[in-house]
Amino acid sequence: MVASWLPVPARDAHKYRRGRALLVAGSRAYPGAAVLAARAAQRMGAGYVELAVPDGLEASFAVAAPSLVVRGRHDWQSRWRADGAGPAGAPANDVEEPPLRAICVGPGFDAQGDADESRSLVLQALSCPVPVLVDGGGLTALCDAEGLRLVRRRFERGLDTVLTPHAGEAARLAACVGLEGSAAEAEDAPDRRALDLARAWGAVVCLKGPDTYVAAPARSQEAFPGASALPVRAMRWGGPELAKAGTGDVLAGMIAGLMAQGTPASRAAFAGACVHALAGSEAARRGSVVSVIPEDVLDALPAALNALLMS
Ligand SMILES: NC(=O)C1=CN([C@@H]2O[C@H](COP(=O)(O)OP(=O)(O)OC[C@H]3O[C@@H](n4cnc5c(N)ncnc54)[C@H](OP(=O)(O)O)[C@@H]3O)[C@@H](O)[C@H]2O)[C@@H](O)CC1
Ligand SMILES: Nc1ncnc2c1ncn2[C@@H]1O[C@H](COP(=O)(O)OP(=O)(O)O)[C@@H](O)[C@H]1O
Repeated sequence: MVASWLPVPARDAHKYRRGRALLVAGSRAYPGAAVLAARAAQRMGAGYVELAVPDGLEASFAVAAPSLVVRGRHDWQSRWRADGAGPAGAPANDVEEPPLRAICVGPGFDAQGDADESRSLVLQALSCPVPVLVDGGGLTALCDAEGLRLVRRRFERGLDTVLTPHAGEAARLAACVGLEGSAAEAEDAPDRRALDLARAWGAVVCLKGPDTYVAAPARSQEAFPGASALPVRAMRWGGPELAKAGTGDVLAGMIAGLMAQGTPASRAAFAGACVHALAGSEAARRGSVVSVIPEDVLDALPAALNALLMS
């Protein structure tokens, strides 16, 4: 079933038809996360991947990853209309520019060091009427009343939002919506915790860990055809080779890359997690479970995709 959720390019595809994704990622503290996420979006098939990075660092990113379209944050922000598209705002796409299909915001944000900038970038991304994924430091920046209000409002408007917390970030998201229960309880029933978070935030929640749980808010129940009554699915593939800093940034870019190609949010999150885990296993097979680094996961991604598509 997961294989059927993966987009395959049409014979007459061109780069824009294969989906334009924007990654607002990286900081002076954590620049590498931005490249990992953007590379992953490309590898999952997105045809045109843009990266909005801290001003002044554009050239370094462009050299590190020449096929990415790199812009400074200031340039990106100035392209947004302050009005004209209703209270939520919209990106000021020029006439000749194809529409954005998905935004990934937050991998590599320094939510403590650059708290104000991180928050403003996350809120700005959420005001855009396209699927938005929030990850990493972006999740920490999201956790206040205004962030919650914006995500819920997107849900009411039928706009997909995906949140990809690890256990620590999930605890922050839970505290923000006043979810009861200790960390231990959350650990005992992670599927329940993912579902509670999804419903409270009005977002698809991909709760990462040794097992990963993808839960959808009620509206998206149909997004897991053939699944159990509750809109939550467990993904138990993969192993400890993935327990290295940066693999979560890869996963965020993968899911955003799928959404940019039109895969609905909950399927993109689940399929992304499956391919991510398979790529980790493939990387471990090529080397060793000990030595895998996130770059190896990116390198193994095409083989993992192929294995799923051929299955
Ligand atoms: N190459 C790069 O540029 C990289 C950049 N990166 C970027 O760095 C930014 C900060 O992200 P971050 O995850 O390092 O820090 P943060 O959000 O403060 O959470 C950490 C605290 O949460 C807790 N915790 C509980 N469970 C946990 C779990 N399962 N996994 C992890 N933590 C868990 C734990 O606290 P404890 O429970 O131990 O008290 C821990 O102290 C973010 O933008 C990210 O994208 C990284 O991706 C690495 C590669
Ligand atoms: N022991 C494990 N077994 C399987 N997958 C794991 C394990 N540890 C971590 N992972 C996966 O690795 C990724 C780590 O993401 P995250 O904690 O956000 O790291 P980072 O922020 O450093 O990129 C997640 O997709 C998680 O599910």
